[in-house]
Amino acid sequence: MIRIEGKSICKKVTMGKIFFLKKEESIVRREKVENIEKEKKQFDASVEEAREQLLSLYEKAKREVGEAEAAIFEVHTMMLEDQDYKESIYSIIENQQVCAEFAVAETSKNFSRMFRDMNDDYMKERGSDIEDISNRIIRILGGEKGDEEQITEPVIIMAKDLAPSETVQLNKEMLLGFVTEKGSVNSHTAILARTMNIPALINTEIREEWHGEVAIIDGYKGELIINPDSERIKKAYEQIEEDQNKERRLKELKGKESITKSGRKVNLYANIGNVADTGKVLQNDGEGIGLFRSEFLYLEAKDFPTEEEQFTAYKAVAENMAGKKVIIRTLDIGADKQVDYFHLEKEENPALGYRAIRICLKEQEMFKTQLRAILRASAFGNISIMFPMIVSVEELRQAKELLEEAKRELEEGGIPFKEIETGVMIETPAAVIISDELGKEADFFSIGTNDLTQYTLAADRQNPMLDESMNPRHPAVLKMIEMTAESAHRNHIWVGICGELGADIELTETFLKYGIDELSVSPSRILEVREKIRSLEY
Ligand SMILES: C=C(OP(=O)(O)O)C(=O)O
Repeated sequence: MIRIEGKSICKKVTMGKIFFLKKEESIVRREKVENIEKEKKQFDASVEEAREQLLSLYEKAKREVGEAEAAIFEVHTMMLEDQDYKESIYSIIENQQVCAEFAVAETSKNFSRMFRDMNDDYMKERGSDIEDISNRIIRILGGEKGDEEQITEPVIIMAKDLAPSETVQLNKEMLLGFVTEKGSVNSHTAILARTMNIPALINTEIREEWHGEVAIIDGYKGELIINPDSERIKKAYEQIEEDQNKERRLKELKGKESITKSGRKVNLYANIGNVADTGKVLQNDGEGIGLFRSEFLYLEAKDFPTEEEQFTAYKAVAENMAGKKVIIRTLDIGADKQVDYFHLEKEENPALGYRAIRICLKEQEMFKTQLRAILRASAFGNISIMFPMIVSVEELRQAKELLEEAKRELEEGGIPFKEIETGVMIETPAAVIISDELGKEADFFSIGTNDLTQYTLAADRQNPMLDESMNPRHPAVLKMIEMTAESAHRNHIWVGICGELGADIELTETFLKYGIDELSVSPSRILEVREKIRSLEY
């Protein structure tokens, strides 16, 4: 039995086999072949198998994250059928008398270089698609399966690091938990683990030799136990049972109000990153969606999602929530949420850099595409919008002006939409200090305590060395929340918290004292927070 410490993301216990996720590319050797026809036939067969894999990936993605996000697998299928691609591979096999794997790898290199040299962002991105499909074919030819495709039972994923985009693509049904060497407790990967309600450890030693070993993640103690002895297995089962009992107890609160003993009502909403998450919100009886991190639509895609694709996603969320409030935060890309096709320059201090509303106010056509999609979806439910990373009244005015332009464009096209509430995310000290002025021009405030903590305490939320300093309970952060609530109420608008701190039940009473009207938390935390609210006299 080996015991290793890590930083826990979610207080739960799980037990299962480790699956070590390698992310290196496979090495392809240049092997001479005699039988050219056999090699070509093998290539044809691998294309067939790749087509089947892509079809099932398309179905899975459609089920889990929606049609728009699944479309990329259709694009890959079309690329597989491209005649030039096939002819290039055939010709390398014939002329150089080499194995199919090598011919595919060479063609992939040539074609992706050609795409990347093109003077068109869309075409440049096709370079990665070519590499993607070629790697799939090479794996099939070599008899290997893709890392993820090898997972046939629920496992604990072990990896050096997981980017937010990789985490969203993991098959949730096969995921018991994950362990990574890197990461910080405030990163978006950690937030995703909490949304999915799965035990996860970061900053933990990992070893490939542990692949296949049985392990326990103890999210209470922040421990990974490899090859646990019978005593630890017994304890793990007991804790898993206790966790299940707690879940059962909390389930009794479904359908009940989030109201204190003395009758103070709090709107208890949930944070989501994609359409599929609305299922978790409804399962946990969320009263609305307080934060739809719309940038995850961009993270999951291989290219800018179109207005139609975004509209489909926002409409689906609005319809699933059947008239309950859905607050969509406009694109908050940058910092740890990087997307290749944005081609953002590498920055020294990305959290203090070109991100969120700053990008949107520069890339106005891209921003208006999103605004039109949100407005169009508003006709199908109860949608509000909020802008991230606002530091001045001018920024808010510019964003609202672009929203008005988007409305005019829709009106001209005779496309219906509703008038929607427009809110500001309060996540910088600047926004707190000018919250009285912002409050005159916004319909609500939503406090993003994750960023507010990082900017107030000058502590990078991505830096694991600063996990201790990144203390959202710091008196300066609490004071910022109180100031924001006072400004909101002076301006007769409502105020909520959508950062992770909103789920800290040790602070629920304090938030009520400050006058917080809404708490938006990970779907898995809704019932726990409701239990706390209902236990308070306040
Ligand atoms: C909700 C927030 O936004 P995100 O964590 O997505 O940056 C926050 O900063 O508190």
